[in-house]
Amino acid sequence: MALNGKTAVVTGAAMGIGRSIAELLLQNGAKVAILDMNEAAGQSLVETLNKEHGPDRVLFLLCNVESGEEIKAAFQKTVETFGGIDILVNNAGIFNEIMWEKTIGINLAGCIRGAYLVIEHMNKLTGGRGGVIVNVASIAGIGLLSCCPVYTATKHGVVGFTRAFAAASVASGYGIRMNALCPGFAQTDLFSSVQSRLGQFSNLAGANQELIEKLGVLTSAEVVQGFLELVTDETKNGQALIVLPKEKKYATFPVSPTD
Ligand SMILES: NC(=O)C1=CN([C@@H]2O[C@H](COP(=O)(O)OP(=O)(O)OC[C@H]3O[C@@H](n4cnc5c(N)ncnc54)[C@H](O)[C@@H]3O)[C@@H](O)[C@H]2O)C=CC1
Ligand SMILES: CCCCCC(=O)/C=C/C=C\C/C=C\C/C=C\CCCC(=O)O
Repeated sequence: MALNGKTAVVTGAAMGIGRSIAELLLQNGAKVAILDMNEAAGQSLVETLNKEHGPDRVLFLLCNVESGEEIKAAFQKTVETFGGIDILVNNAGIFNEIMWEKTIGINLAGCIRGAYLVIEHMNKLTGGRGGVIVNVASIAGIGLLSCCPVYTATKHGVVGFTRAFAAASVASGYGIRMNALCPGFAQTDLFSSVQSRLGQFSNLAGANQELIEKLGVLTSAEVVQGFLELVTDETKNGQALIVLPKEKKYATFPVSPTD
């Protein structure tokens, strides 16, 4: 899939990894709707991007991914403005083991909500032109972070949802691919605020620090290396791309738990 002229929606794109994804899509010729609940950061980013890429290629929409109604309205506005949706990036996420139900509602349910609501705009069976969804998971969706069982559970959930949805879409003829991006630690606001949001297992902060030192920390720009392949390569479906400071690789899973 060539990106030039395509329309992408990126959730949680006012800052951090989502912002880097939005910028990369714009640099490659796509039109981008930035959805975020931080209005000030979102509006300010759009002003910057308008200057860099011209006034008609980027749109900010205030949207909390905890609300199906807000996501639905944002998708509708994107379709009215740009004529369709080809790419959805479910990136919005938080780290908060204290408010763990909210963490599930944004990281996992927010991703499912976005995917299920974009189907009506992409599904080839109902007149759509197909598309691709990328879910921003984490390597905590492949391995485990003992200091944050709930965050780990949400990211494992996102990877499992990605693999099952991809298979379901093929079996149903929807023409929608779905892949997961699984970065290691990245220097963003989420990463900087982890210490105060550990909750139940804050006693394990030291072990987490050791892992950070062992794995290293990515910049947002480094995280999105490899992202384009998940979007443009039509053979990639149900894949989880691991991104670490020194390597990028696709996760492998057992063919069957009973093998
Ligand atoms: N920073 C890291 O070390 C890693 C982050 N990730 C994942 O990457 C994604 C982005 O994280 P970062 O850029 O680090 O975070 P960030 O905190 O820098 O940015 C998150 C953005 O999402 C928005 N957001 C939060 N809740 C929202 C909601 N309910 N509705 C709409 N927008 C919302 C925020 O306003 C913000 O603009 C998350 O899913 C996170 O779990 C994955 C691996 C590593
Ligand atoms: C606690 C900060 C969370 C920041 C957000 C995030 O998703 C970062 C995750 C980064 C890495 C840790 C996740 C899982 C660890 C899995 C495997 C580690 C392998 C360790 C090894 O010995 O090789």
